[in-house]
Amino acid sequence: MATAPISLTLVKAPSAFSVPKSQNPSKPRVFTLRCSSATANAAPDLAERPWKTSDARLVLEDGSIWRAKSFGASGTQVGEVVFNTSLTGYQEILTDPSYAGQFVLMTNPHIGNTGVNFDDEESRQCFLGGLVIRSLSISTSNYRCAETLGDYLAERNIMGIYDVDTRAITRRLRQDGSLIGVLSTEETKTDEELLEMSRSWDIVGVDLISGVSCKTPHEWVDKTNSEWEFKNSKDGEAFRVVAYDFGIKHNILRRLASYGCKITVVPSTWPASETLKMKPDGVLFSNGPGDPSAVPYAVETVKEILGKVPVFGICMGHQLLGLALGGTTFKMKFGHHGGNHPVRNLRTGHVEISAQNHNYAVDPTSLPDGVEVTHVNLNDGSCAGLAYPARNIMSIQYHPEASPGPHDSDYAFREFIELMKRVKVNA
Ligand SMILES: NC(=O)CC[C@H](N)C(=O)O
Repeated sequence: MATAPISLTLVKAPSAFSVPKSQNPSKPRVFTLRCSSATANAAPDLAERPWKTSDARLVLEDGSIWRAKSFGASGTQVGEVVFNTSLTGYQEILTDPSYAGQFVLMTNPHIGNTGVNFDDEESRQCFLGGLVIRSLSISTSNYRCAETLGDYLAERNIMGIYDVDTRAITRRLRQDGSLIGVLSTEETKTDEELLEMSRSWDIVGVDLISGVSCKTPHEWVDKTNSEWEFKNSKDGEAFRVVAYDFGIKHNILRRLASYGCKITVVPSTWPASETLKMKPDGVLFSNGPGDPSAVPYAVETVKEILGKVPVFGICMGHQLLGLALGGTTFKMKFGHHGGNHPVRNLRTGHVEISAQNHNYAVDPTSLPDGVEVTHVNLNDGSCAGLAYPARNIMSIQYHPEASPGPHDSDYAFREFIELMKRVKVNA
């Protein structure tokens, strides 16, 4: 039977912006992207429709309910919803361990068109809570493609939803701040139950690092391929680096290896004394999920290492350094997630476009004298980099390894090499 042409009708979307989070309406409100028949008397029998109908809900803690279609795994999952403004690179985003406990909503509406491949994994598994997208590509085409995004998520037991108004949700997150949500494909659960679940869960103060870190130390040798050589000068000398895995992205390790480092990756709980016994030329504190103030054991480790060998902190590593130096961190309204964040390097005056993924930031006014703010995020003026030259410390709040994202900040790895070299020469 021929199917009637359809038109997309946005239902109630404008009013979606007018319910502030603070009102917490007790009565859930439903928003949906509805397919309606263009010719009133030619609506096909529901059972014969060739397209999938809504079978999932995203219930946000502010009482809004977003009807959607599911792909990947089914079930019920709670998490914090954050929006990511990268145009592509969804596989690297899905495998970035820093997204543990979060649902990633992609603002780019068209996702899945290049499938997934064997090369773009940034960690051993997907740790995020789920994926929220506007439109799931109906075809997959790329020379590296090994399988579809839907199959990939299903195999890894990760929930995804599509045909949801990602623009309306993003505007809500921008206006009201990050929101906890529950994704569910279970019809037996009522809206009220899911709302209650979202309101009784929190991500603040939770140690998410221990769930993503490796369990035993291991050597890392894999490098990035020749396309990644950006004419950054390199030494023939190999520096020994201990890399703390708070949820480390593989491309951080690949870039360090490409710069000639001999790397030992250690778990988040690896004692500082053991690290110092290994006599490294430098220590890297990696990115990682969640609230930096919820992992005091990691701050203690950082404190014990500071000043003894050169250190480089990336994202969570930068935040832990800020805390170890006596500063404080705070939760941002909706954080920075995407591959298009302008950062000014205050030492050179250059602006770099950076890849970012964080919800917390270091308060620069809380830091002791001698600590220098080296980078500033130009979107909101937040602290994006620190240095404490007297103690051979450098850190950035964003991602020099990109993956996905622009490569402007790759020079940070070279600066770490130069720092290790200076200290070694003067030892
Ligand atoms: N990418 C990261 O290391 C994230 C750091 C921290 N979990 C935050 O959200 O701010």
